[in-house]
Amino acid sequence: MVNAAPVLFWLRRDLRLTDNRGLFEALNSGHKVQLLFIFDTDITDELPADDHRISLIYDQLKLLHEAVKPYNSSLLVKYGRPAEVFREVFERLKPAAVYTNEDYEPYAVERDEHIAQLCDEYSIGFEKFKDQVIVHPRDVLKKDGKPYTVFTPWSKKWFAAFDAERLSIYHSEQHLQQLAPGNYELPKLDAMGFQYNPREIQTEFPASGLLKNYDDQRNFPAVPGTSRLSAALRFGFISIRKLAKHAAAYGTFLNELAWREFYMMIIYYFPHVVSKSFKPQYDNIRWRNNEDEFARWCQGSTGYPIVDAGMRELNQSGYMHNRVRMITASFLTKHLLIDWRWGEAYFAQKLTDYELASNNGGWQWAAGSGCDAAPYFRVFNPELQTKKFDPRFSYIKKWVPEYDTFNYVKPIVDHKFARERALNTYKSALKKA
Ligand SMILES: Cc1cc2nc3c(=O)[nH]c(=O)nc-3n(C[C@H](O)[C@H](O)[C@H](O)COP(=O)(O)OP(=O)(O)OC[C@H]3O[C@@H](n4cnc5c(N)ncnc54)[C@H](O)[C@@H]3O)c2cc1C
Repeated sequence: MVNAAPVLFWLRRDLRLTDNRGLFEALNSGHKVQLLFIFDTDITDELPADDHRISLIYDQLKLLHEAVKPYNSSLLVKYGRPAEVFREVFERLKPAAVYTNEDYEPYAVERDEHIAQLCDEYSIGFEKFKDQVIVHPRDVLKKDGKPYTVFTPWSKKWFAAFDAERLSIYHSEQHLQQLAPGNYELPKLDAMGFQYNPREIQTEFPASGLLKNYDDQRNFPAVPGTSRLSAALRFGFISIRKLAKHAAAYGTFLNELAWREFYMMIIYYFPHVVSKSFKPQYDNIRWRNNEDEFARWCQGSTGYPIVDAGMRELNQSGYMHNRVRMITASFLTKHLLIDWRWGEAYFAQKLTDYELASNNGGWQWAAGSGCDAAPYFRVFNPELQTKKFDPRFSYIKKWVPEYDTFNYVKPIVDHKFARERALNTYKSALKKA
């Protein structure tokens, strides 16, 4: 028997109909299910009108909207502050409950607490499910019940927790007949103040050849040796369980998925990292924060070809290879002594796969301030990194074709001088602690 009141399924970073845990539970709740997505103005007000991630989300919502039409259903897409949207929707649809998937970012945790209270006020249920991670942050803790802060011991337990149950698939797509009938229209992008600026992302799982060679090739930015699935994972176009099953035989690749979850665990337990160094003594560093130098780094005109190639790849494509993310981040924080928060914010604007936990984790790793970070005295030498990881200059030639001509800018700073300066600055900051 189907209950008259529908339940809402609130889509967030899980924009798919297949193997969606929260959606599966909603569809099996005995109620009809209305899909809801909110362009949350608390987030979108901070973005430019033509932000390509908005268009990426919008295109995916259109696909989902079409996909549910054969079930006489439609997506309800709203624009506004979640609490206000929910009040309006509660009044109109009188739902029995809101179902959704968990999100571990501090903003999302607070927002969800607020929406749960609102649901209480209306005597509406609020149900959350683990979907975007394989192992819940709470499920891997030290013996004393405290969270880990070092990757290796945490990852051992993460791999041990990696069991059939956690990888079981939730066939939400087989229950779509439970969707609520309705024919809402999608609001137009420009009616919400956005401009269409499409961007395609990879959604196909990597072929076995790539996975087999991943360990050897993943560090070479000129080689298509990584999955490029980060944006699809970020927005939940694909299921992490299916991906992990697909790659189950390839430990190095799974290890990278573990890093993704490690940083989500860190941000969940240590939300201060959003604005502060994980290790407080690193907030004593006297950053130079030279604005002209920052502008040159952003544009990709530092005179260090591997750094400039990375920044230009980012600016033009919305992606940067992981090895080069490490090099550019190290260069900004150590060679130029610019606060990691500046670089983090720039990546956040530009990356299609921008994800707070991994971005913050990656930046604090490079700056040395993070939980399990590169030691402060490890200053990447851009020339040596190039010799090792782009020995034929293939990546550099693609993004900085003028690198070996007179037209190329002179290095912004001498490597040896910058290294010494960084070591002295870090040392004196850490001594103070
Ligand atoms: C300074 C810096 C900033 C970063 N910012 C982000 C970000 O905003 N969003 C983001 O998804 N990743 C970020 N990363 C991690 C990593 O660079 C990207 O996940 C990776 O380059 C994406 O390419 P891929 O999908 O081909 O990765 P693959 O090598 O194919 O890896 C598979 C998946 O594992 C995860 N992963 C891989 N490496 C890492 C890592 N070091 N940390 C966390 N997860 C990882 C990603 O979800 C990735 O899609 C950052 C790294 C650094 C050093």
